[in-house]
Amino acid sequence: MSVLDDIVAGVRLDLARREAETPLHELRAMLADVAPALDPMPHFRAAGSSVIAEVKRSSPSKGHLADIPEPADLAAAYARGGAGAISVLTEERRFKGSLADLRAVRARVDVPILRKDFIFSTYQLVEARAAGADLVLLMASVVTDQSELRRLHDEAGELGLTVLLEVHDEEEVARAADLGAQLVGVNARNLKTLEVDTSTFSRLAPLVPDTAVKVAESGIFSPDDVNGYVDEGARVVLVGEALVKDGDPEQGVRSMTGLTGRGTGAEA
Ligand SMILES: O=P(O)(O)OC[C@@H](O)[C@@H](O)c1c[nH]c2ccccc12
Repeated sequence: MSVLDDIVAGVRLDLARREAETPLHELRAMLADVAPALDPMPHFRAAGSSVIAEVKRSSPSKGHLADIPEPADLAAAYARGGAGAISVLTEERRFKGSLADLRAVRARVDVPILRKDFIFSTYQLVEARAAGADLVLLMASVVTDQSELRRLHDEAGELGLTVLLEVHDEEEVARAADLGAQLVGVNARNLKTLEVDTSTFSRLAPLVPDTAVKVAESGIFSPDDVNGYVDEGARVVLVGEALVKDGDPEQGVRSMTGLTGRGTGAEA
């Protein structure tokens, strides 16, 4: 079993417990009381790099990263630093996140929020919106059936959610293009082996249609890393570890925001 299979198996068990507690129709009824989803795309399409700053306590590759007793405090710092969106890991077993973290962040910030989880069902989408999320992650490596991926992608749209479609190889990029995904994330980390290959973005980005906003994900630590990705066509970077370990996360986000690349040829 790959790491990814193992994570998804755990997510299925936790999901079954929540589904038994709160049936889908009850969750849907809650949507009436939730403010409409925020649209992150104008910020993402504006000039200069935009940061999706992540609330992440732990990961299967690195283990414990940071305690984060108050996710809302961290998120507020990200928002002050100018984050275009805030990603909240809600997977419980390996990333030590929760929907309660997402709700706490929602109560504090008015920046778009991404539910970062291993999503494969309608229930998880409705749950995301009911908790106040504006975006959801859909991973082509988790939803391997293309018609199922299309169904979830369309359903997210009907709920007002923006989809971040995550890909890691050429075949997955083709699937994202086929769906007309507007926000495509290239994960430098292979979730089957947990290895980071920083050349993944430069290899795959040219294959992503230019109508989509391209997001570089994982292993980004410095403004210089961000500038490199901007030169390769990224408008958005998704950063977790570097920011949760930064003593000044507000400044950390600010230093990565609004960058326009290394300026190759622009010096003259
Ligand atoms: O902590 P990093 O290396 O900055 O990575 C953040 C983010 O890209 C990573 O958490 C991530 C990207 N795609 C995912 C899918 C599931 C869980 C986690 C992820």
